[in-house]
Amino acid sequence: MATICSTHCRSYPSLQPVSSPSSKLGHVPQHVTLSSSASKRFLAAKVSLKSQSDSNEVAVHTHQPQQSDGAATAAAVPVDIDTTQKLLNSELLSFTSAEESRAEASSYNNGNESVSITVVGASGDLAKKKIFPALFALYYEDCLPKHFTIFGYARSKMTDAELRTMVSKTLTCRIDKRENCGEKMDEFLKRCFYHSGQYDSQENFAALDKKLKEHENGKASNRLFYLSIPPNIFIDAVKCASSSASSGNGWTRVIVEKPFGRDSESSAALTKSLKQYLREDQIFRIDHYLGKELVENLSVLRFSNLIFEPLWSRQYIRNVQFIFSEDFGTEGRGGYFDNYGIIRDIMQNHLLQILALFAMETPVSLDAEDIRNEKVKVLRSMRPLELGTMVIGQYKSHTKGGVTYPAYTDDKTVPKDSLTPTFAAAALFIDNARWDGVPFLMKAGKALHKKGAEIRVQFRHVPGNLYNRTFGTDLDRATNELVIRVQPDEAIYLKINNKVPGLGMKLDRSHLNLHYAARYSKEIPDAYERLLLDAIEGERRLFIRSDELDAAWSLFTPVLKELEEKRVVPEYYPYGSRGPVGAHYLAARYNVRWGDLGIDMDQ
Ligand SMILES: NC(=O)C1=CN([C@@H]2O[C@H](COP(=O)(O)OP(=O)(O)OC[C@H]3O[C@@H](n4cnc5c(N)ncnc54)[C@H](OP(=O)(O)O)[C@@H]3O)[C@@H](O)[C@H]2O)C=CC1
Ligand SMILES: O=C1O[C@H](COP(=O)(O)O)[C@@H](O)[C@H](O)[C@H]1O
Repeated sequence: MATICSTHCRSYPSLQPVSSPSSKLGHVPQHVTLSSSASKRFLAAKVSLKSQSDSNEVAVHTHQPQQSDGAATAAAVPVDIDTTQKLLNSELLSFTSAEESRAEASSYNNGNESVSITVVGASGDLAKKKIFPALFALYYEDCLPKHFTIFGYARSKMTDAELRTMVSKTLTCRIDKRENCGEKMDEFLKRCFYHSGQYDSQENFAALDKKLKEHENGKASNRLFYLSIPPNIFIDAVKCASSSASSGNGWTRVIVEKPFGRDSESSAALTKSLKQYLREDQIFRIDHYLGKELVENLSVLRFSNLIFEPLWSRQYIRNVQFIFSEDFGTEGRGGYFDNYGIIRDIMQNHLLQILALFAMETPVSLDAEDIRNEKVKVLRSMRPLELGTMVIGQYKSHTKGGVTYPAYTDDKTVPKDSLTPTFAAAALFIDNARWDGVPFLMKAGKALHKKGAEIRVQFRHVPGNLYNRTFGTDLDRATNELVIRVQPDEAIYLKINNKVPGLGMKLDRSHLNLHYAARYSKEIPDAYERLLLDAIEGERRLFIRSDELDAAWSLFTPVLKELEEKRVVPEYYPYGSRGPVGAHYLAARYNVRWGDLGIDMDQ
């Protein structure tokens, strides 16, 4: 039976044994403290990694709430390691931030409730490329509720069979379970339907409602609408969906795709219009970078390892870099892109969201509101960007190896005189006690030499370093650097100095390396899978709250206006290059050298 949110498809913060090829039972934590109350949020499920050599037994401590004197009572109960393995995999250790959603999720499987997912704009690029494949992956992993139906909605005329054919072309299977993929795909496609309609037609949405009801078959209905359409028709669709096709006896949620406006004013107007038809808790503003595995891991890395948090401040960190790079241009999306540009497309949302997660104070809990409260504080402590601390660029045509790559303005949907930046670099500052004076550098560009996204944390020089002479003059090369490679080939590595083995004293740069492909055999889920599952479960942690959005726009709106009003000419860089030289000068002003995507690992 399909179960939503079973531990294999969803792991909220829980200490899970690693299913890496090299992982053996004997290597799992051998001293475990379990909470006696699994129903409490983020209860102190503490797992101590104390090894008991040669023992097939672990001590499980039921951790009681603290007594008034602050002492916790703990009773050690020996259990065998198989039991512990099961416990490690069970809900007991899963101190979830989504307790209520889980209760809600389990009710989907008792047979009385249904979930209908309507992809509005089903004929479009995002739906085909990301949404349907993510839904299939969730189905494949048994993560969708028992009674679910998927509807595609768009103006294009299509039959159910045609939608299925279209969708089937984009589906892929998980690498480790290919055997029954075809079967699963057929089962999945049978649950997909299509309804053609206008985005502003109450009548067409009412007809959709009728079809949804037939599929819900008298069960309590929960409805998720994914707005995969251009922003100018968001409000029409929300209005019609909410008044003619929302659930009468369950929840109705709407996932809204970016862009959430183009500046503070248009974003506020969009929020205001959305709130005419929806409550804030029904709106799921998606930023798919928040669903990426390594972005999710950022908080785990920082808050569950003693070694990082004490270093996470201006005292030890010299600068932080957020780098996004694509090795292709705006091919096919020039029409959309020209109205937004790279600053709105990537920096104001994806990179800024990662920055806020990176820099926030420890939240009270992993609850969505607690995390979003901390993120918004970071955003509100930041200085708005200024033209003087930015560089913008646009790619130009370039011929290499007999192939001519187009300029941005060669795109037929882009005006010939467009000044829209396809590259930008900026220095940002957080004026709070933790980060005062630390440059947070962002760089984002299309049509560059490589594809990748990384966070780089460069630490300060070791004061009075005894080995300075051995490093030569370039001390920067010898400082520690933590690299979180978000994509591709996910990895987290720390650059350290060590001695080359031998009788002499020669120093070497090495990496303490968590390379995901080597460590985990399981394929990393696509960001859209995580986010769709969260929306179904009502988990809001990875979606943007309206005050976060306001704060984010306040930082970028003044400089965006200035760029447009002054018609600032971008620095042109060849397609496939490393981007404008200006970005290096900008970094140099803060004594920073940009990290080179992927290069460290190749060394
Ligand atoms: N594609 C991507 O990689 C990403 C997209 N996004 C966002 O997701 C949303 C969807 O993106 P994407 O799929 O690329 O968009 P598309 O341009 O492919 O549009 C989706 C569908 O909307 C309908 N549509 C398009 N233009 C109009 C129009 N002017 N008036 C009415 N209907 C229209 C079309 O369906 P029909 O004609 O059948 O009604 C189309 O198939 C957008 O908000 C985009 O910004 C966000 C991140 C990445
Ligand atoms: O939101 C967007 O993201 C994509 C890049 O996403 P990724 O997951 O493939 O890294 C970008 O190409 C697009 O311009 C932007 O709108």
